[in-house]
Amino acid sequence: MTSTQLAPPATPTGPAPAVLVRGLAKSYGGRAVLDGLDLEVRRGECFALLGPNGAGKTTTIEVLEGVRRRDAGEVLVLGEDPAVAGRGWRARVGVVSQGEGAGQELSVQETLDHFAHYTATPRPTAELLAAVGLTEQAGTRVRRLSGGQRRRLAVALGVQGSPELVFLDEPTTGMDPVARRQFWQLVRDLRSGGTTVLLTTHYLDEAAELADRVGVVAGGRLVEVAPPAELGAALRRVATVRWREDGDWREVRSETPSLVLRDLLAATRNEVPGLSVTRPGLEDVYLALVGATPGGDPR
Ligand SMILES: Nc1ncnc2c1ncn2[C@@H]1O[C@H](COP(=O)(O)OP(=O)(O)OP(=O)(O)O)[C@@H](O)[C@H]1O
Repeated sequence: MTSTQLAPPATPTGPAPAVLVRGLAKSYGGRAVLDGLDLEVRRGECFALLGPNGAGKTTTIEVLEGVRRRDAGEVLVLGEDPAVAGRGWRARVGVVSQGEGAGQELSVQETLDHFAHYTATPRPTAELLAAVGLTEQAGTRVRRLSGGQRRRLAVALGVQGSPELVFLDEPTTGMDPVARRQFWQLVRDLRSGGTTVLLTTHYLDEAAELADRVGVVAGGRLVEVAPPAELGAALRRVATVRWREDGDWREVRSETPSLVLRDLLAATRNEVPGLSVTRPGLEDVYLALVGATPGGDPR
């Protein structure tokens, strides 16, 4: 592993980034998963990592958490190299991983109280229970919780020490739609309280809803970073004009759809059957960025 040589954080434009990664590389059994990944997460932002299964999102997060060794690259998290950072650093970082927690026989409240002993300044258990919507389950044994409720408990444990930075690895997997929205509010509350959030998700609506910026991981690198509405700006410029003509669908892609419409209306002189003008949404852009073919035509 290379030593960390990144310049200390200060930048002329603002505070040091919460996460700074340059050239991160990681292989498993000779197979490269990360191959020169660069990433910067600003203080106070919510950043979402997107990418297909196996793209290396969890590996990246684990390196940043200091629980996975990297092969190469420079990494600073809250100004320190997680591979060598000590307990003081660890207390500033919250982790919500994909794995199941231990202590299945303890109740939810007992679990939170137990882990509070390992936290310098734990948030009050009642406050945490309310924040993650588990107040009614306070006395329930962990093994009796549903999958979504376990995720909420994991989130409560991750933010128990009021960390400056929270890693959330696929936090809402297994949650029902109501729980997901409650969780989104929790993330918004964290962020508005000044916590930096780095999350991975497969839900594009979640990324669009929560993230200030999203980064797409593909081919071992971050292939694009942008606010959700601006991701794939070049792709979004091209609109598709579609209509029916002599019983068949016709389609024209253009950066100037108004001109296409003008010609079409002049030629038809009537209502154009089935006329629509669409631009790619986040899902289309994402699929193009990761090199996948969009699914069947829903129209
Ligand atoms: N400990 C390990 N040993 C060997 N291979 C591993 C190990 N951990 C992960 N991998 C492999 O590395 C690749 C990246 O895995 P990773 O979990 O980082 O991807 P991901 O983007 O988080 O995927 P997902 O979206 O499915 O959670 C996968 O092919 C995975 O099988």
